[in-house]
Amino acid sequence: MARIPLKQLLADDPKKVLVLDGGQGTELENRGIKVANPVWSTIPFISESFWSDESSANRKIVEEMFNDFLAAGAEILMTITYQTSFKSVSENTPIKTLAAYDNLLTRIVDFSRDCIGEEKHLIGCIGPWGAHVCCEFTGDYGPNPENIDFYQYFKPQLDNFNRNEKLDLLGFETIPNIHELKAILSWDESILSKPFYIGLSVHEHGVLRDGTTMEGVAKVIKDLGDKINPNFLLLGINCVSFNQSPDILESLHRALPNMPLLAYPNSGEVYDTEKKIWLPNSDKLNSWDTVVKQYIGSGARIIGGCCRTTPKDIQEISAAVKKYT
Ligand code: MET
Ligand SMILES: [Zn+2]
Repeated sequence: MARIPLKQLLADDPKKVLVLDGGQGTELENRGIKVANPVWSTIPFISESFWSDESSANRKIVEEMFNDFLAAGAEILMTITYQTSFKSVSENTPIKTLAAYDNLLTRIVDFSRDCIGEEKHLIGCIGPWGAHVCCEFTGDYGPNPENIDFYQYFKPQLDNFNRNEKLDLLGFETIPNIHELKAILSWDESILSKPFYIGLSVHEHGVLRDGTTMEGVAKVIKDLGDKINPNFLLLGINCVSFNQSPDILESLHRALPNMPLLAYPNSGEVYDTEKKIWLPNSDKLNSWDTVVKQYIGSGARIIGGCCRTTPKDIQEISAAVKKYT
């Protein structure tokens, strides 16, 4: 059965809310893959044995993770390519040429599609520029962020993903800086030829990590008017604090009432960078049931989880989505 294009699916049924999968990098870590390295969750795909040995331990772990997210109710899933930019891969792994990089991405997308089957939608996940220097949670892109050549950074990954028919949507995730947002939104259909979304990295006080308000974000989009790329399908937030996420999404909704939104917060645990451990969310004010209900009230069309969320979280999200749609 052919998949309904997402743009059509969302337009045909204004009540439809899709359940996304959870935090893949941290879930692979939970399952024993050592992701602490410069290409993070890309690491299992770098070793040739992942591809040559169908019973390799890491391959089993990734397959089981996808299976568990599917069983939990995920309807749209992501490729594990957050830290798989050409720059990250070519500087930190034996994969050095554009041709070898292209082959890597194609293999990952083929494998992900095989894991989830033909009926579910697949997102080509693209981490922010900041991911390669670990500043997606500070938004500090140096003294001249307006001079960064974002297109050059993303181009090799976009060239592959744009032409890959196994992908239904491109997802720019955890975007913390207004100059990066402006750059992505300035690209027309020749650069972004597939439907795409942008997930913002937002501080718990409700501003983009670089300090831009949600009104400031909205202004960038409003100023583009009808020059906006028609492939820009959804805007939203990801890897933001669980507790604050409903308020943040609501403020985005107030600033852009007609924009379809998406939300996938982290678990609310906090990473202690010195001890290198996750500290519990001691202040978990809400349940997924309450959070999902508020997201839907604020115009969310895709809802899932980011870092440290597991198939159990996706199960709770899925139940809440069924209840409130
Ligand atoms: N999709 C990514 C992942 O969970 C998002 C990471 S946010 C730092 O692997
Ligand atoms: Zn995350």
